[in-house]
Amino acid sequence: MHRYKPVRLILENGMVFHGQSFGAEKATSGEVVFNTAMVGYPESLTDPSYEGQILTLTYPIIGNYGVPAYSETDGVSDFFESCRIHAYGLILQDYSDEYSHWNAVKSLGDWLKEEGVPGITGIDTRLLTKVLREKGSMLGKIMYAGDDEIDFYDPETENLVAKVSCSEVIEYGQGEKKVVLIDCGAKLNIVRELVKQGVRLIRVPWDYDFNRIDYDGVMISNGPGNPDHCGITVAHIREAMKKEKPIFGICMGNQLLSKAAGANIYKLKYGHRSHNQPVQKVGSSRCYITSQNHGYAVDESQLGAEWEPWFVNMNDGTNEGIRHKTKPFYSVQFHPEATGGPTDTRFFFEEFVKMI
Ligand SMILES: NC(=O)CC[C@H](N)C(=O)O
Repeated sequence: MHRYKPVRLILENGMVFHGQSFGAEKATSGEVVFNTAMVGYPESLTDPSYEGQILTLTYPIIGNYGVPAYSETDGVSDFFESCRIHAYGLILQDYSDEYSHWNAVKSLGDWLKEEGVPGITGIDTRLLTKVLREKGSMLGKIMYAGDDEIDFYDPETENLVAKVSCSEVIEYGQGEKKVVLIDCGAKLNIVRELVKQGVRLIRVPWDYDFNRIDYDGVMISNGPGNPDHCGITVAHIREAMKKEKPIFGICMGNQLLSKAAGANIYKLKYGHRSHNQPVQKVGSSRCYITSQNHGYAVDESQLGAEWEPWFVNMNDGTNEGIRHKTKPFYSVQFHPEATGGPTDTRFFFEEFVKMI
């Protein structure tokens, strides 16, 4: 049995949770959010959309299948959603240092230490989650005894997309159809899924003027933080809409396409982060179980007249996607690329590429 150093999670409302440190011993701060998925910590931690956030996993036993080695195929990581951990900290109830999995080479604690990310175990994550559900997502800080006091860091104040997007154009695949991927912090499974469909993918920085590329379709990725920081991307999407070539957006991509379509974005009380979010296709009784990770939502009342809601969340009625009534522009708030989570809506990639 390991002995871990005591560490505290301090919430903005003054609540203090005492736990033990199993990751890097480094004070940090960010927005505290919770995800109710049972598995998928390697994927969630490396999902760039968690930049600036301290992630609480409500499933109690975490770490028991370890962490894979870093490997790549054609320039794309095989098992992670980006090349580093983006979450600023990890909060667990019961960390398993012992692990067993065919693909594991290290423990979750060792990986967090390598990447300089703190991890806390022994927290009453049920209580923490109840507090976040009642009061809404809150800022928090992780501090060790003897640490100098640090300020609460609010990720809202920064353009996190600029921090996590690629800095230059990167190409993948060799197909005839050319798809631009606007990288707002793209999960790599979007790249894998599109390359699998046989397209030539051109991944561009979030603020790149991609309209000068002669493309066949545009994919707008997921990404961290408040979408209102991405005015330049919205302007480029509006420009792209004039060409009438297919545009598809995922999560942040749904928010940016919706902004280009006239809608506003608002912050949800505590967001949707899980692998079992039910979404209904508007105008049908069809429900899909989806993987989600977002804190903001589209206010569809402001959508332009030529647009319509496409999916709706069956838990709280919030918007889960929009589409243009006549042109091939559409987007979803959930994650068809999954990783982690259900792959039920993976067919969207096939349909998007067929449409091009
Ligand atoms: N996964 C995402 O793309 C998240 C989008 C946005 N940052 C939100 O939290 O709503």
